[in-house]
Amino acid sequence: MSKKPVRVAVTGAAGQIGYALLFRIASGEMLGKDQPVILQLLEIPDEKAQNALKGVIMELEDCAFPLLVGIEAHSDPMTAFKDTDYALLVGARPRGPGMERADLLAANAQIFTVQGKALNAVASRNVKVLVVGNPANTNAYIAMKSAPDLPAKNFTAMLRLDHNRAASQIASKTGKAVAGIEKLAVWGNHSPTMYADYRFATIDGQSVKTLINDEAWNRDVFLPTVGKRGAAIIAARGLSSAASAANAAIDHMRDWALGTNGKWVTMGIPSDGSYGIPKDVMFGYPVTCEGGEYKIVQGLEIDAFSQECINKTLKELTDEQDGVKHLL
Ligand SMILES: NC(=O)C1=CN([C@@H]2O[C@H](COP(=O)(O)OP(=O)(O)OC[C@H]3O[C@@H](n4cnc5c(N)ncnc54)[C@H](O)[C@@H]3O)[C@@H](O)[C@H]2O)C=CC1
Ligand SMILES: O=C([O-])CC(=O)C(=O)O
Repeated sequence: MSKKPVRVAVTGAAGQIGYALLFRIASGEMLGKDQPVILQLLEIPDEKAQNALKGVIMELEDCAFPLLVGIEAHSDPMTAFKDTDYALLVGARPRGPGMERADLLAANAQIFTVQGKALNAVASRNVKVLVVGNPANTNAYIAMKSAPDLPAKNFTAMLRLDHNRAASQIASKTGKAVAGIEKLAVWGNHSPTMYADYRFATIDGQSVKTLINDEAWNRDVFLPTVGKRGAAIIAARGLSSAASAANAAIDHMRDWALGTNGKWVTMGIPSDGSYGIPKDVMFGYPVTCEGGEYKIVQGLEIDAFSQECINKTLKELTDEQDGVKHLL
């Protein structure tokens, strides 16, 4: 018997990431090749954006995806999020050259109060929310705080791009295949302060730390390369990363919905106090997923260098949170 369709809302649907994301959701790469989907697409109420959205919808139709059983275009989150089971909040201004993600806070924060309230009012009570729009952690925090009737744990931020970037750098440093990497963690904010931590990681069962055995590379090459990768892409392309961001969004939602079989992945989630992070801070943690729920990997030893990195990224997040207090 075929499964009941689920509703997937995507904001910023006519943007760069939207264009790299929607076709993969519709083909079943996010929720499984047996899961029909209805796309509920939101763009701003602007003629150009709505026209662009129409064009994207025409292309989706022209793919004749067997799993795509409905497509809706919206300009109001109150209709776009109606009964939605999954919400990917991508729509926001991207940064340009010379900007930090925190510079986007003033421009984008308001979007997430409005959308958090709309999710609170009309979405499925089990909606799984992923915030991609930057600054992703704080926008997710705003959306969560604006939706008091939904469980806080349903709101997450995208750290998966940092996780995938870290995995790729480790694979190239060790000369091994990226698929063999397990137990990688990225702590904190989706920003250059994130702490990509390979102390526990293995590749084909061997310790990554032992294989690399180079603390200076970790500190002076690996962490800055992963942390500044977004800026390097903007410098090279003149536009912020889109296909890799869409890919990370697919990975994040797929793993959350379908499980990781014990494998660690990184998600930005509201802290439950684990590892001394104050409750509700939207923080990147290593997690495993099963039965539609994520669980923080517990009991990891935090050494002095790691604690210093975690404190730095936490301070940035609490400063961002302070900066949006007036909106909540
Ligand atoms: N968390 C992460 O790892 C990453 C996050 N990003 C962020 O994702 C966001 C989107 O990036 P792109 O797709 O490249 O930007 P884009 O400018 O190509 O597309 C954004 C789209 O969102 C729409 N939009 C703006 N406000 C909206 C609202 N209130 N409701 C619905 N739609 C709205 C715009 O009209 C536009 O079509 C940016 O904030 C960017 O910084 C990008 C890469 C990685
Ligand atoms: O850097 C940006 O502004 C876009 C982004 O978040 C990333 O590529 O990590």
